[in-house]
Amino acid sequence: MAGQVNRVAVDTEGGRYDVVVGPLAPGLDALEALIDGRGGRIPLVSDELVLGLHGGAIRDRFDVEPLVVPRGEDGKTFAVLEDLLYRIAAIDPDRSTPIVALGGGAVGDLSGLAAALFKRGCPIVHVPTTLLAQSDSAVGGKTAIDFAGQKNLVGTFHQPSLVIADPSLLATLDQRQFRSGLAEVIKYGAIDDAAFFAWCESSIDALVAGHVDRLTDAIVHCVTAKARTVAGDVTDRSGQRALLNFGHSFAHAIEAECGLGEVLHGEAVAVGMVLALRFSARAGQADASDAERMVSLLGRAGLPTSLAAVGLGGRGDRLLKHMVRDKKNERGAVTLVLSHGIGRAFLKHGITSDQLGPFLEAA
Ligand SMILES: NC(=O)c1ccc[n+]([C@@H]2O[C@H](COP(=O)([O-])OP(=O)(O)OC[C@H]3O[C@@H](n4cnc5c(N)ncnc54)[C@H](O)[C@@H]3O)[C@@H](O)[C@H]2O)c1
Ligand SMILES: O=C(O)C(=O)C[C@@H](O)[C@H](O)[C@H](O)COP(=O)(O)O
Ligand SMILES: [Zn+2]
Repeated sequence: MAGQVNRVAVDTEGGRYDVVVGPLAPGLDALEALIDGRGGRIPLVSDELVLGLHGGAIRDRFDVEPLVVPRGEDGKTFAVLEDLLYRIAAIDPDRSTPIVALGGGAVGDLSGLAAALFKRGCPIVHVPTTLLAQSDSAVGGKTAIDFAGQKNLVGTFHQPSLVIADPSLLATLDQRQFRSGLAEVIKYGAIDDAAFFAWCESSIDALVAGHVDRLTDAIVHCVTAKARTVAGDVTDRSGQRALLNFGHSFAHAIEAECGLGEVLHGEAVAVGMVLALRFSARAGQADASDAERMVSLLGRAGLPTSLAAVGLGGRGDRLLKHMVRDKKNERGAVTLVLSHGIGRAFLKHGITSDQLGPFLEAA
């Protein structure tokens, strides 16, 4: 509920951290407790827009040094990472001083990687400001930059010490970015929670309208689901965490083919989830109606649902060259998250280019 503080505990190999969902002030109290009187300036990584809009509450209360990085995917590069590390080194925080990341998933992924590397690992605190980051990316400890034209090719697992998610910050987000986040929210229903998918269907108009109570409920639900999934497979090895990649093999290929940053991550995930359900139906694993149900919900969320809608109409064949390089792949074959229907995703290894290629060409 809006106005109420929700705390979700995330258990990992390195210990437990809290995701505080609700008004900013209690989250900042938790940050103060974490800092525990440590002297020295705290690096605050953000982009210019977000720092201007939402940096005030943190700057007023803490001794921070703002470190501005480029907006969006442009910030997830080696050059930006190197420059950021130089600027953190100039502040010279000690190893127990947290770096604070204020922004969307791109700022979070970049800052998390910088924190993992600096002095071989210092704490990272995420203050996510997009729906996507509050419901998904700030939790779970995946950090990354893009490399060699591939999404998230270089990164680490580095769990945050604290996540502070205030849904009221989403009011300043532009519609396209906001809707992009809805794709990852809907993903949590598609993976293993048909009841949550149905809740999304009945709540989508309120979510699109930015109703803070409903957004808070959605974020708490997604974070709780992510915490549960990540806890059993923190470093993405057993196949459990891989389910969070539903739609992502297609999505990352779409992002790479269109030019990283051109199509938003959530937009690509939306198309990717439809393709995953259609491929599942073609493989006899799901009913065709599940893909149509997904198309309908994503459409109501204002998200693209076809390759044509992201400028790749008739170009599905080009996605294969990216998909054969996906990080989940093994033994020269493609691994995909497929589905037996809404809420019933599963991991499938050993998919050949002969199976995937004709599907993509026809998509
Ligand atoms: N680590 C993970 O588990 C994980 C999960 C999902 C996605 N990701 C990554 O996250 C990135 C996408 O993140 P994103 O969707 O948050 O977008 P983003 O971080 O790429 O960009 C967000 C944009 O919105 C602006 N913005 C942010 N908050 C705002 C606010 N409150 N008001 C106004 N403008 C605001 C920013 O200036 C920026 O231009 C991708 O790189 C994706 O790969 C990572
Ligand atoms: O946390 C995870 O695990 C996820 O897969 C969440 C995804 O939404 C996210 O886009 C993640 O960054 C993808 O990771 P990658 O390993 O496929 O690069
Ligand atoms: Zn994602």
